[in-house]
This record gives sequence, structure tokens and C-alpha cells, in this order.
Amino acid sequence: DTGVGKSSIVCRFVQDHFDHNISPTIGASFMTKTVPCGNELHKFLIWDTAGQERFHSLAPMYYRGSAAAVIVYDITKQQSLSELSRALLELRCHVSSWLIVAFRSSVCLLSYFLDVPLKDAKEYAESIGAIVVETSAKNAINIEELFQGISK
Ligand SMILES: Nc1nc2c(ncn2[C@@H]2O[C@H](COP(=O)(O)OP(=O)(O)OP(=O)(O)O)[C@@H](O)[C@H]2O)c(=O)[nH]1
Repeated sequence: DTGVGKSSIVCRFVQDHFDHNISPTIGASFMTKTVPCGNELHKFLIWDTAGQERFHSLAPMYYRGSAAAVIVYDITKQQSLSELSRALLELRCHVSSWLIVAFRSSVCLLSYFLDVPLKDAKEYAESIGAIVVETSAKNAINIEELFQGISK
């Protein structure tokens, strides 16, 4: 959904920066970052899609060919947790079958506040073979861990 903090997570990861006045994404934005993982270097090519309703039809263009999907929700809004099922269905409709396998093992559900019990999110994630990482882009909490999780 819009305003749940997708761009802020990418910005913290790639530039180690947080902007309180960050603008909503128009269409999509693209960033890269290379990180060490064991003896290897992993290069992330990250498409940050726009959450606003008017851009929803564009998102599938960016799912294609992806090795992992990160679904972000705001844990102060129970509704945004329910939105996850819709997001997952949409991803499954637009990815090829090999991608669904990668997606199922590597999708991460993120949150940065505390009103939707993390327990609910974790149970839901487990039921779809996903992992949950609770993050704060503002305070730089668990952002590196999230991307390390994807690398692994
Ligand atoms: N307190 C706090 N605010 C955050 C955090 N992450 C993002 N925000 C704020 O939430 C608002 C929306 O953040 P964005 O990163 O633009 O959200 P988005 O999901 O990319 O939104 P769209 O581009 O419209 O899809 C901004 O005002 C951010 O400053 C966080 O970890 N903590």
C-alpha cells in the first residue's frame, strides 16, 4: 500500500539515509547495491514499486524475472495485514512458475510499528513459507538483516 515505507527501506539499505519528507514514488524507482555474503558478492537490483492505487497496474512489469519479493505493510493498520493476501495473489498471477518457487521461499513481510500483533504476521508468513522481519528505516533496525535474509 502507499505510505507503508517501501522507499524508506530501500533508501536506508542503499544510501544509509532516512528522509521524513520523502515523496510518494511515481511509477517505480530502481536502485542497486552490492553486498558481501560469505565468500561471494551479491548484487541487488531493486525495483521499488509505487503503492498509490493509480500505479497498481504497472507493478507486474517489475515482478517479472525477480528472484525475491518483499511485501511491506504498516503494523499499525490491521487492514494492511489483510492486504497481504491480495498482494500475494497478485504476485502469483504475474510471475512464472519458477519464480513462484523462489518467491515462496524468500518473500519477506516487513513492518515498522506495533499494533498488528507480530504473532499474526508470523503465523501468516509461516503458512505461505515466508519470513517476517520487523524493521524501522528511521532507526536503521533490521534493514541489513532483511537483505541478508534474502541473500541467504
Ligand atoms: N517513524 C517512521 N516513519 C517511517 C518509517 N519508514 C517510513 N516512514 C515514513 O512513512 C512515510 C511514507 O514512507 P515511504 O517510504 O515514502 O512509503 P512508500 O511505501 O514508499 O510509499 P509510496 O511510494 O507511495 O508507495 C514517510 O513520511 C516516511 O518518512 C519508519 O521506519 N519509521
